[in-house]
Amino acid sequence: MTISATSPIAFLKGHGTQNYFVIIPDPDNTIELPASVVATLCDRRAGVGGDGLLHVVRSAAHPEARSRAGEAEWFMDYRNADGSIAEMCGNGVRVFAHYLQRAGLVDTGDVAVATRGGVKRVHIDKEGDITVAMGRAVLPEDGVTVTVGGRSWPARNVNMGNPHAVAFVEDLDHAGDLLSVPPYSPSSVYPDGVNVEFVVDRGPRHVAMRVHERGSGETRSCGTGACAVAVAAARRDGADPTVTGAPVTYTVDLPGGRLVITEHPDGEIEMTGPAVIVAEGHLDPALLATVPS
Ligand SMILES: N[C@@H](CCC[C@H](N)C(=O)O)C(=O)O
Repeated sequence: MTISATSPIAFLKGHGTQNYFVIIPDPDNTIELPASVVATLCDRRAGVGGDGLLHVVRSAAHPEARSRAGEAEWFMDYRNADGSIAEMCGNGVRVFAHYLQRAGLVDTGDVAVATRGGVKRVHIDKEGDITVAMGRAVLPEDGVTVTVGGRSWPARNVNMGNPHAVAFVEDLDHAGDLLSVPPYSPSSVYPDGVNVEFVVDRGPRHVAMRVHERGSGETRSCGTGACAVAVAAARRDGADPTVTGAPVTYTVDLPGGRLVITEHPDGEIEMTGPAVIVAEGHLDPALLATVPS
């Protein structure tokens, strides 16, 4: 079935620290979501509005996740607002797990979610905060420079399953209102594009950031971005839990809220933050009937 079929299609809208998502439950993977349809749904004026879309599919029903079905019943088929595909979304996976639990599709407690960036284990605590085991960061040694509006900064290349360039700046306002378009970054290092974080210090192991998300523009939060920032800040500060054996925690403030990131001695990075469902309804088939696929 295409999403412009005649019967209404259920959707929800949710956010994690104001990184907001259209959620399309589709356990049997029967709904086609070409990039043009995703882009229309994510358009906040012409559609539902979102920084991305969470297509909720059983792993067994999706060719990219079938091999993971024994480990994780559900697959987060994540799309950016422009319809492009990304490996992982940290805020999205919290919202995804919250949706599964709210819908009664999983038990309370721990949930495994398959993503293109591997299976993520998610813990939902009684107060509602959600902790995700995000995996390990990879820090290639490339020297990267990012440029916005004629100013350039050196950046740290961090891969959290998806690519990031983390730049420490003097003032978050230096990028002005220019983060809706991709900052310049070297395509030789990032052939598939990159998420770019601008970071300032707020105190000991406490930073604040803005982000340009690949495929979505400037957003009010990025979970993988916050993890990349915490790891880059730790290395800058001379802290590496995989060497010292002591976990390191950073508080990361974003325009849409706060995330707490801990890197453990085995390299595993845990991210804790909220997840909220704000609405649910049905898409009007007429809305999308004219979207070219
Ligand atoms: N908002 C996300 C990241 C979504 C994917 C990203 N735009 C990409 O293309 O890699 C997060 O919370 O991690």
